[in-house]
Amino acid sequence: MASPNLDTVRKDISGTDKQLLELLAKRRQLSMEVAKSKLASSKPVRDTTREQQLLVELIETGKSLQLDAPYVTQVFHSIIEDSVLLQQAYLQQHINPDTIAHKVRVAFLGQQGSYSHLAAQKYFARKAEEVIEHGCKTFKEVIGKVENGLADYALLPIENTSSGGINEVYDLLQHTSLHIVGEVSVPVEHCLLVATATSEEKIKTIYSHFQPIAQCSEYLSHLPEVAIERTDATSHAFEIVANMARDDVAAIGNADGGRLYGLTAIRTGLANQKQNYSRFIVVARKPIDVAEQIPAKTTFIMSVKQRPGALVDALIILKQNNINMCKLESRPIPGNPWEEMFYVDVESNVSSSNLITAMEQLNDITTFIKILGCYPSDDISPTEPVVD
Ligand SMILES: C=C(O[C@@H]1C=C(C(=O)O)C=C[C@H]1O)C(=O)O
Repeated sequence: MASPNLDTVRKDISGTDKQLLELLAKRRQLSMEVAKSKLASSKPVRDTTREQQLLVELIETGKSLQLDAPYVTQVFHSIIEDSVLLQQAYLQQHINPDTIAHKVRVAFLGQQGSYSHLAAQKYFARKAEEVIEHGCKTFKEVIGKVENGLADYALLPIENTSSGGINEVYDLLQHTSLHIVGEVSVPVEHCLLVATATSEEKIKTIYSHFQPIAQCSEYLSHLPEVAIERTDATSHAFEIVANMARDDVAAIGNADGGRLYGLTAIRTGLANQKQNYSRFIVVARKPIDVAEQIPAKTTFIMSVKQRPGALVDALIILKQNNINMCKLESRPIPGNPWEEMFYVDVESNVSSSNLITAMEQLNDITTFIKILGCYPSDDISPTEPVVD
């Protein structure tokens, strides 16, 4: 039997891929129609019962086409996530018409390829056609760009699953007039990146930002002879290693980011936690409204009286109003030794009646309270199909 002609088969694959893209674009259009109907009916964007039915049907159909269930599930989780995010973006633009912009100016730490840059690309993918990037050297500069009107949004990392809360950002939030308008989580896959052919044993100096160094502390503890040099951002480390072009220096950062500087990964998975994620917040000069049909989060800061049980009393108010707290951080208040500012994230919309009541009650028992923002929750956890 004659073997298939490679060029012919590749042509067929390219044609099939184009059809897949056309179908994905058509599905997006249908999803937008659903969004319009939900806007009129006020139904929630997410319908996990419908998603479950859909996945069960798709797995059945997949089987008859020799497509295995994990593959079908993985592909459709990604398609449904896109559809939900698209609908959310549509409803958000509808209730915040002044945020609709063709071009947005975004400030973040580092340059192309930094984790903040990747987070900015992910966050604005469905929200703006063009992102004008303002790479900065410090978090202070990132915030300053928006405060001074030189950028519309700033992206700031707030926590990481390996190294915890990012104190510098929490402290800056205490004093800024900006508001949190969004959040985005990105997988942070740290790699050892080099400019020339070399091996891990030859590396004498590693360049990276303070955060990846902290998140890879276990890996680095096995390399006591290697000098660690801190840089302003991972993209800065890529630049240094690319310019040196030596076989005894390496950078730690994201493989895709490093590739932009001509670097290759010689080792992957360096973070202490296998599931290494960073959550970024997006801040702007004006607060936004969050549509009722979208799961919202609200972040506020408060300080409480110095007396036994003062924090417990505050948290009980959240419980009594049936509000779920998903994060609590404390940071020192500059100038007031041993006093703490608490950062609280709740799964609730700031305009919901229970959060309005809770805020009024908290106002009476706290010494300071300020809402930093209400924004759509980034958590689109995949729906699992129920298989009998
Ligand atoms: C498209 C819809 O909205 C959301 C997205 C879905 C999808 O892309 O298939 C399914 C259910 C909803 O979570 C819908 O409600 O039908």
